Amino acid sequence: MVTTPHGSGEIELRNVVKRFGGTLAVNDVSLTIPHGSYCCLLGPSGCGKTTILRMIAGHETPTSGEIRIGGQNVVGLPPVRRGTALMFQSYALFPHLTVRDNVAFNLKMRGLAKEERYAKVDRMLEIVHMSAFADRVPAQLSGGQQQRVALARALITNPRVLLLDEPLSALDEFLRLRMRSELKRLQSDLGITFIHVTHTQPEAIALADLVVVMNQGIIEQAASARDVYARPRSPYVARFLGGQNVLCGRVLGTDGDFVLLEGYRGARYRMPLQGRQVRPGETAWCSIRRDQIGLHRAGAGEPASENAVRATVEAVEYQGTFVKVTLADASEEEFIVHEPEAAFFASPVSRGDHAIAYWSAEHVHPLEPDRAAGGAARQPYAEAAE
Ligand SMILES: Nc1ncnc2c1ncn2[C@@H]1O[C@H](COP(=O)(O)OP(=O)(O)OP(=O)(O)O)[C@@H](O)[C@H]1O
Repeated sequence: MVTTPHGSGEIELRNVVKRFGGTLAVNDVSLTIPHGSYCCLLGPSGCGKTTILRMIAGHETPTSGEIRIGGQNVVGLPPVRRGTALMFQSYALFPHLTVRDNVAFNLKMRGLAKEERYAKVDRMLEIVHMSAFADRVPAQLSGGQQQRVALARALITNPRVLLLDEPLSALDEFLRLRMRSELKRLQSDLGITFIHVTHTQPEAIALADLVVVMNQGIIEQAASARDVYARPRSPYVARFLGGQNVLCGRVLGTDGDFVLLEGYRGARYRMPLQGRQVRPGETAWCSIRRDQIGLHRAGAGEPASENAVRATVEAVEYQGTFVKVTLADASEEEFIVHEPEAAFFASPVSRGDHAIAYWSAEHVHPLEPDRAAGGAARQPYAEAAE
């Protein structure tokens, strides 16, 4: 660790709105990011992630709402007085300066004497494993090395919050995985708050203590990696995080702790009620993990009356430890089964084969409707519900 950062790096957004002319980029977002946590803002292009990052950094001003860092409202404060540092996607290194001078640049701007500057820079270059490259210029470095320099340059000002905009997107697959673990190591060594913008689900899952899933300027879910993956809040989150099949149906009624739904082509689904109130006729959503679905081969007879659908195999992809079987005609949307390798090869199926997909009601996860207006959750049963 170089020096102790100043103050708490807890970030709090309170009802933050950002408009660019007619575009509502951030729509009434409230969020608390605990001090010292690794937070990933995850979502597709245009959902408002970068705008949130830039507002925290002080490069954009919210149209309304408050941004607090360590309890202090920072709206109106210039970037240098916020205790944040922003690392750009492009790294933005000065091409004519050496690694050492690139990293020292901000300290020079702050008037630190040369000796003190270089002492701090050399310690920082050790932390990012770049001491051996101190006298090179950026053109003499690989993409991963340039990124380490950009990181060192951001961290040298001793921020309480490091803001990273798609930091791994310019790297090839091998380097991306390596730098991913480097970022995690740095964050836990330094103990400061990292906020990392990404549109890549595995990156967010691997890194974050807090994953914030965004859609059209709104937060769909903010929770631990395990929660957003295994317990998505809405159809949008389930689809975006992947690994799930999303089903939708019309509520027929309840049966003890379960809800009965009528779905695609009259299929019956049973899902846990989990304390929620449902009304007959309304549309309800649920998800089932791809690895919690069984597959009966052709000739297996009629599907069971609930949580089983007849389908046709559309594609088979070998994935090493499991086989990904894509089914057609199982539901309104993509329906995928991950079958363990041994089970699949004990009785393989191929494209065009008939099969029955089935699952247990205990593995059905109820979903809330999407928050974003006109979100991904279509309502095919809305008319029937009236
Ligand atoms: N300076 C600007 N002027 C006008 N519109 C803007 C400006 N910056 C962002 N927007 C708009 O605001 C919305 C959110 O943009 P933002 O860059 O925050 O999205 P993002 O989720 O970070 O996307 P990406 O992953 O592509 O960077 C988009 O519709 C974008 O076009």
